[in-house]
Amino acid sequence: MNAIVSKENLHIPHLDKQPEMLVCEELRKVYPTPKGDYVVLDDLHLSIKKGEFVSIIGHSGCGKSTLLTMIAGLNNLSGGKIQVDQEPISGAGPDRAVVFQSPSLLPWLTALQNVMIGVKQVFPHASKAEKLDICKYYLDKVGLGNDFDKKATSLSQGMQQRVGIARAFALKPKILLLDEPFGMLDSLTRGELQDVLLEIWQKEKITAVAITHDVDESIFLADRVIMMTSGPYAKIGDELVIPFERPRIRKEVLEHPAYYDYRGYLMDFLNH
Ligand SMILES: Nc1ncnc2c1ncn2[C@@H]1O[C@H](COP(=O)(O)OP(=O)(O)OP(=O)(O)O)[C@@H](O)[C@H]1O
Repeated sequence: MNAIVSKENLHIPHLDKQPEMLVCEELRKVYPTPKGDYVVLDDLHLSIKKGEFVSIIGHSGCGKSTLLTMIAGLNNLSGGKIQVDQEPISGAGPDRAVVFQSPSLLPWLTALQNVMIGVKQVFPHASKAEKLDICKYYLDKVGLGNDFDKKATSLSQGMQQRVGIARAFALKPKILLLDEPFGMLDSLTRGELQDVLLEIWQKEKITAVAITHDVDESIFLADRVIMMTSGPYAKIGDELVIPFERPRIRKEVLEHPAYYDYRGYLMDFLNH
């Protein structure tokens, strides 16, 4: 194993003093199927610090989305527990905002109205002007400063996902959960949105967990890449700290002497 990716390097100095924001212990998920119970996750442990950005990679069908939806409170646990900010979760809540691959905006509403729906729920006591400010601030941050009043149907897929990102950040969650958020986008748009996401994340210092199939994306985004074993009975197989400085500039990341060591390590995991 290359020294850069040895287990001794598994701590992240700037997060050392941060508390745990997300803790999953002995997680288990069983789906009943006509052929009997299918154990997707078993005895899965995961702990993520406040302000950390973690990517999760693993083979298709290993249970990544299952894990993410369990953390989101959208999928029941069959065993184990999940704590957010030291409290056990019970169902979904605005402390965990999710960005899915498809943003599923309400087509008859504008970009701003789509963001406003959640903001109204989470900040019911804020004035109308304050709520508008929150929506506009995040839409502006994702590059839609001139598109507040465009109907969702008139937005490109990339623009719709920008709204999805603004909508999630506008809830001011403790944890941002991203399930293949850029999976449906062309590579140029994908790169642009990775930059947008990191820029806002850097500013908000929020804890983030992103599932991705793209090894390069997992490295570019994360402080730590979690590798899941293939199912059934999937768990965390390995992890890799990505110590590149932030804010990250794509060209510098790609030219970093350690980049291909990290990439090779992750590819090796996926290929075995
Ligand atoms: N509701 C369900 N009932 C039965 N089996 C399910 C259900 N949801 C998911 N599965 C199965 O559980 C396994 C894990 O699915 P999941 O979507 O979590 O994997 P994934 O790693 O996110 O896959 P992908 O990378 O392809 O999105 C798969 O074999 C899937 O077919």
